[in-house]
Amino acid sequence: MYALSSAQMRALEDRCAEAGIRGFTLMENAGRAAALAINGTIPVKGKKCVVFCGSGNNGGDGFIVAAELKKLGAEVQVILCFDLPKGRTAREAYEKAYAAEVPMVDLAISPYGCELAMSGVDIVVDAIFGTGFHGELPARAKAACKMINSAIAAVFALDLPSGVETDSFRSDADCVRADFTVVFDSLKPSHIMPLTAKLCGNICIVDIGIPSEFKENLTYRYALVNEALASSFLPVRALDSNKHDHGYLLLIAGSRDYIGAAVMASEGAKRSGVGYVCVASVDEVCRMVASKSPECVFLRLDENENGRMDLLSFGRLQKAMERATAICIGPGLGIDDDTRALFASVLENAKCPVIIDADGINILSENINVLDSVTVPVVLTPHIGEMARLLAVDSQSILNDRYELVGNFAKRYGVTVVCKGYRTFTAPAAMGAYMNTTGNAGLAKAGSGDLLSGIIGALLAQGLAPEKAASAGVYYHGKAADLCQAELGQMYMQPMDVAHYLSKAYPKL
Ligand SMILES: NC(=O)C1=CN([C@@H]2O[C@H](COP(=O)(O)OP(=O)(O)OC[C@H]3O[C@@H](n4cnc5c(N)ncnc54)[C@H](O)[C@@H]3O)[C@@H](O)[C@H]2O)[C@@H](O)CC1
Ligand SMILES: [K+]
Repeated sequence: MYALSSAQMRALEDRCAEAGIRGFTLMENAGRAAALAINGTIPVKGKKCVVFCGSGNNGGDGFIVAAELKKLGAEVQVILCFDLPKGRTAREAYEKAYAAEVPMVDLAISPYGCELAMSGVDIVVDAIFGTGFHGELPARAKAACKMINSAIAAVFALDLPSGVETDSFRSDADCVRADFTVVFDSLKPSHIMPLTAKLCGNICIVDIGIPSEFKENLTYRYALVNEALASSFLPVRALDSNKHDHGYLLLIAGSRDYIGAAVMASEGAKRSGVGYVCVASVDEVCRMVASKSPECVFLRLDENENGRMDLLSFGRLQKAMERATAICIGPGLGIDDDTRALFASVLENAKCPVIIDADGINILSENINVLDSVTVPVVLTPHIGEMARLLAVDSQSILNDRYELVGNFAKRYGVTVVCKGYRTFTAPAAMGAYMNTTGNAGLAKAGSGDLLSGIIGALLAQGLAPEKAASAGVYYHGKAADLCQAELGQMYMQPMDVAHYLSKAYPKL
């Protein structure tokens, strides 16, 4: 499922106009569909409903909703938050509500009348601002939003809660907090972005009569990754295939202090369809992985005095690198001069896609410009703290603006970035972004990231494009965690348990 930006929605409206579909027809369709959605949620007959209308087209939708709710037997009043609409389409909608004798009270002229309208209200409809909103709410809209948020009533927002921007994470502090949002035609980015998604409540998408073929050639910016999309990205396993057809993942991971990271990454990888998992690490790590995953093959590297891989043994990696169809580097690697040099050398010599995780990201953040000379596809999997280090900003800035910051970073360096956290977000090097829908707080434990990097590495090794490997990997990792949570609970579950549930998460081929 994809989300459309405000500009794309405007372009669709223009396309409809060119095809002879009037703006008012779309508005009527939107208003009617919204009234039906409201009535389907809470039967409105005999209920007291108040519709807050702005002066733009979202307000226009509100006037139609008011007239329709009245037809359905509700006791409806409109609160005019601004002047009467100036645009022709919304004006026509206002006239329709006026002709239907919906009582209207003006917030500026009669605040007391508005309070009276709100007393004992059952259903509030927010039609102050929709996709046209940006910046901060003007004072009168703030007053209206406060009335809406303090009402003991079900709040239905039309298209978006007023005060929430369409294309960014941003919202005014006094924006409407809706119980339900009736979305017109398509999700917008803010419906799926974590901070603003919370303000929308339950979402109901309604058809407003925009022909679906108008959307076929759109360059989508945001994709909501669901089962249909994620499964469409997965590799196909031919009936007559053999292990060589399913890729060779070289996993460069682990050190004396971080033995488990390689165990979890290899577990994620071997459970995700790849033909070979080759673990390159120090002896103790190889032994531990072998005891848990006898399926893996190993490349034992010398250990330096810190218990990390010794650069001198790098020559032995070269052969495995030649054979690899993807390399995963970073989990449990540790940071010292040897691992720094090893990391640089892998990036320089890789001939296949590389996924960089954990300490790999930390090493990278010491000199991010090395990415400029990398010619193979790269996937980075930072959590918020690592992303902050990569961008040299604080974590709060990432939380506030992760879509723009991460998206720009991905484009600037030509890499795919998986920014991990609630609703993990994948920004490809090219256009677009993938918002994940699975996962839960049971994943907020050491080792979950290692498991994920193994999964994504395995998918990359099977030839998936970086953004597909990343977004499908994130989706199935989260889905496995959701299935695991349902049986084991968030407190108890561990990353290795999650790996076990990949069995139920992946589609049965
Ligand atoms: N795009 C479409 O195809 C359709 C859109 N419709 C409705 O139209 C809405 C968009 O309508 P509009 O573009 O008229 O915009 P809105 O109704 O969301 O906002 C009205 C106007 O407020 C102004 N504004 C924005 N930020 C402001 C701020 N911080 N302070 C003060 N004023 C501010 C803008 O000039 C904007 O045009 C959609 O959300 C939807 O509800 C529907 O009628 C059906 C069809
Ligand atoms: K609204």
